Amino acid sequence: MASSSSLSLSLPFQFRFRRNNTHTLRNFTRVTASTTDIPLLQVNDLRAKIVESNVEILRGVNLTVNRGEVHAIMGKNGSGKSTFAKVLVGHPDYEVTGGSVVFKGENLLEMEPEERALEGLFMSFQSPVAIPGVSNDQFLVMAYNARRKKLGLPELGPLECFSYLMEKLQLVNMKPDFLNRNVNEGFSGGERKRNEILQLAVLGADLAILDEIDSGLDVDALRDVASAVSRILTPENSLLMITHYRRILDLLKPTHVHVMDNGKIARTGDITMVEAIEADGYETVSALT
Ligand SMILES: Nc1ncnc2c1ncn2[C@@H]1O[C@H](COP(=O)(O)OP(=O)(O)OP(=O)(O)O)[C@@H](O)[C@H]1O
Repeated sequence: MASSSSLSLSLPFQFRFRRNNTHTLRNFTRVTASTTDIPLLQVNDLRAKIVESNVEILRGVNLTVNRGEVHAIMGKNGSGKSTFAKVLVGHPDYEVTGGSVVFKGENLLEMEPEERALEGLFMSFQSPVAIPGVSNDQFLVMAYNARRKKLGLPELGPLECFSYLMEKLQLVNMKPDFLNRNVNEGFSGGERKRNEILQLAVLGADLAILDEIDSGLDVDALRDVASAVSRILTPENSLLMITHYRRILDLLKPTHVHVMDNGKIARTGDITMVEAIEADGYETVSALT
């Protein structure tokens, strides 16, 4: 069993809850006219550098995400896509040097990483980390109940939690054994990706950021992951996915496709822009106005 301090260290980036779609978490939704009338996420001229080296990576990102939208960010290797996602969740490797990010009407940049998660920002990382000594079910139950506690709801007992987790396991087509195994320990690359979506399904999110969730997935796993994500999506939450591949876009049908280049969103279009990217490459597409 991990100590509480080692567990809490991993929590800010693992703890990403928020209300949801099909189960009790539906009660967490407090959508009002005022929250639906404003963008879910509004990023203006966001600039950020790497703390250690002072190198600026984000050079003025602008992005608006409304509830119910599915956004895809594509772009050359090293263009800043993952950095953007990590800055949004408050990763300590980066320092924001300019611009603003408003999430659900609040200044996201003033929140600690864990608060961002509690507010409903979920991120799955390209390479999800293992948490030795903590089983998947312990982790999920703790996170789920912490979320309920934050919202003033009673904790679920073991039996209720078990049936809730089983329902979510089925959604991502994972075997119950995965609940007893330590978080991501010994998981294959594809199993880690599925496990990320299991966390999303259990915890819910207003905005889910999936960084290359499709990389390393076989065709069946990709279909399972896309199917689970599409069932988690509702008109009241949103998805921001980073990908290099068209196949997940065909399954999740983004409403907006962005090309990131040199730390900025250089171009925005719809799914048809992907054909131009495949035919002409990022540089040509980024240069078009
Ligand atoms: N913590 C860090 N330390 C050093 N360099 C970093 C760090 N984070 C990002 N970078 C650098 O910033 C640039 C952007 O990286 P980032 O991971 O955001 O790119 P990306 O667009 O997601 O690329 P890919 O498509 O290859 O995943 C790269 O040159 C990368 O090496």
